[in-house]
Amino acid sequence: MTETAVRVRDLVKRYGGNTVVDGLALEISAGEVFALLGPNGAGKTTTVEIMEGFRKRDSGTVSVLGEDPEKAGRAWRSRIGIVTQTATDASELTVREVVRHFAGTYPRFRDPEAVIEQVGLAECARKRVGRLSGGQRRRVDVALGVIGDPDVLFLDEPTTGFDPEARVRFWQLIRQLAGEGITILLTTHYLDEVEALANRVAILADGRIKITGEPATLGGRASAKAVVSWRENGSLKVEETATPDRLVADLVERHDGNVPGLSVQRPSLEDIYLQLIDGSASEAKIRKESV
Ligand SMILES: Nc1ncnc2c1ncn2[C@@H]1O[C@H](COP(=O)(O)OP(=O)(O)OP(=O)(O)O)[C@@H](O)[C@H]1O
Repeated sequence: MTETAVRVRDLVKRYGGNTVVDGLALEISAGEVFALLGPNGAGKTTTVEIMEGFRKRDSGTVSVLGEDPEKAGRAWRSRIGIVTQTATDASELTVREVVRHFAGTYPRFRDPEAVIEQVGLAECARKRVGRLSGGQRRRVDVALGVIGDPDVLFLDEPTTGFDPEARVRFWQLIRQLAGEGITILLTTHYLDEVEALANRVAILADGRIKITGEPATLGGRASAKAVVSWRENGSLKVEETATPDRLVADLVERHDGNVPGLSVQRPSLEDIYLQLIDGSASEAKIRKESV
């Protein structure tokens, strides 16, 4: 049986009279990379901070590694790694000094030199953190997130502001950590990041989970009708079909193995995401209008 690392039921959080998390439920298995996706203000950070024990909920149950984060003590905290949206301070200390210092605050920790190497900062180990680029400083954040050898790692929008190459390198690092068995909860606005990293994704809007599933099959993507297009007699042909394999096989035969401009498209994760977000925006509008 797979162990559950995070379990949230009926979670509600209000700020003043404003309900920002509204009956949220989710479950993350040990060793999973789970992505939480949603528009600005959907309640992602609030939810994650409740799981981290940094915010109090109004109602519902939350269990992370078998304990309630609101009540859990230091031993539990040392098993949790956190990379928040706000980067490490522009410290006067060097990368090596900061990582070693944080290692000393945990009962169990990873080898600081190995962690510095793993996050790709070996060449910057003697640089002051304040002199690093934004992307390099984010790597320091991740180093500090994993130095205590956590069982669960929370990553809140970890690659915001990265250039494309830095993102791809960062993804390799996350895959490596996932390969070591760390359970990872990732919030992000990047759909390609979800496809590259997550075993499962949940879309959050208006404080609720709208859908959960594997990125490749979310919302019936994999079995939805496909749009097949190709060029024939100088014009573009487009056909929507539930059996694209058959149509492509026919086309290949008809065109002697070479179909000009052939393309097969199924709904992207972005299509599914936008459909759900638009749907919930209209729902909210209807609710507001009917009040
Ligand atoms: N301390 C607070 N006091 C009052 N309202 C807050 C507080 N923190 C967050 N909110 C509000 O709660 C809602 C959810 O915010 P939250 O930061 O959880 O969203 P998010 O999904 O993480 O957004 P983003 O993608 O922009 O980071 C927003 O409307 C926000 O303005």
